[in-house]
Amino acid sequence: MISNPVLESAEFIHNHSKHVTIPDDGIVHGAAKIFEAMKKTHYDTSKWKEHPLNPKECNASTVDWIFLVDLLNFSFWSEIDIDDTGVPHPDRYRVTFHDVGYTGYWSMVAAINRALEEGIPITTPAFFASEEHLPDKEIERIFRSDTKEQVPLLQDRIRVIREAGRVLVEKFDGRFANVIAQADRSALKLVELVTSNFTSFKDEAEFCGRKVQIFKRAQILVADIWACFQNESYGEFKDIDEITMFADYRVPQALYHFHCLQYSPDLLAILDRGEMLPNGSPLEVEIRGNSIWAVELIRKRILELIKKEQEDVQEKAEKEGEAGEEERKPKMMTVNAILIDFFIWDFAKAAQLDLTLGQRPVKVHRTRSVFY
Ligand SMILES: Nc1nc2c(c(CN[C@H]3C=C[C@H](O)[C@@H]3O)cn2[C@@H]2O[C@H](COP(=O)(O)O)[C@@H](O)[C@H]2O)c(=O)[nH]1
Repeated sequence: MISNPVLESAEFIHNHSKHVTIPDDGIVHGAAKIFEAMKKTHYDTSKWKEHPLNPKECNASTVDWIFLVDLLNFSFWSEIDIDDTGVPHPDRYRVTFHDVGYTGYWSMVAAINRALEEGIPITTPAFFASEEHLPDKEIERIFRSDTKEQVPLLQDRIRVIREAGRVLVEKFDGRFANVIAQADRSALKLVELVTSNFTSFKDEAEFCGRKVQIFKRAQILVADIWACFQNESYGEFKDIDEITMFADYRVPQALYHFHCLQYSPDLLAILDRGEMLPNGSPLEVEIRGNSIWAVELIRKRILELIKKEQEDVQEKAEKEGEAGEEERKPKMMTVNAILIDFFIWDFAKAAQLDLTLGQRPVKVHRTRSVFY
């Protein structure tokens, strides 16, 4: 059994944090609210395909699509849109696809879908590895903006595209499906294969004298494949529940809103001023590690709520006596850190105005990094 370095790191970070804490009452109330909302919306892996920009077909080329999207799934916050209320500043980086203007994470996905519709095989590793077939200038054109703000970290995006393409061609016969095959249906093994073969996924830091693993993009890559294929085919994993929340800059903002994270006055002042936090700095690691640990505590709390609910149904049925064995077994809802994370992220995007200007306003932390 492979141990999960990310969960161990998150607990270590939590136990050594000075500016970020996790209020117990916040977890109890936050878990109840999130659990109720997930039940009401029947939040499960089928939601993944509902996003207009996510593929509806799930096959080998979808695996390549997900790999490229999660290879580039980092750093979309805008230097121009400092209020970040969710009502985009007109000048912030934006990509229009099928007459809809997308900003943030979805702008990158829209640019990839636009290129595919223009007949550019941008998700094919042998193609995006090659400067001859795909010059840097062409990558720049693919991620062109409707506005004067360019996509953040464009040169880094070009660099990670080349590195990933080259590794896939040289070591995995040009297909990410071959990396999945080597993982033998283990999500943790796949995270380990990705972070050890592709440096841009090796998202770790030095904290209080030891190395800590966060692995945000490697884990969301596995999670998106699992969600798209609904635990079948390329997406079948026997240990998927070992995957943790993805430590980005949007979910911590929502966790603070749910009172599941508490920040020191100094940290709040830094966030309010929009000060940059360097990737790997103690404050940034405390935010990311405690976000992972808070979702772990929420997950455990929700599993307790599910168990309690089942016991109540069981007791009621026994009292009434008429329900047969089948009726008594309530529909078991899958809850893991992935679905809790996806739910919180979707909630954060829908409620962004409230998160930035509501009762407990807090801005996202501003770190430029290829890791998230
Ligand atoms: N923790 C977590 N972080 C996530 C996602 C996603 C997109 N996943 C959805 C897509 C398909 C599935 O349905 C998922 O719901 C993007 N990000 C991160 O957010 C940031 C972008 O924020 P903004 O600038 O506001 O767009 C950036 O760090 C990006 O890496 C997630 O799900 N969880």
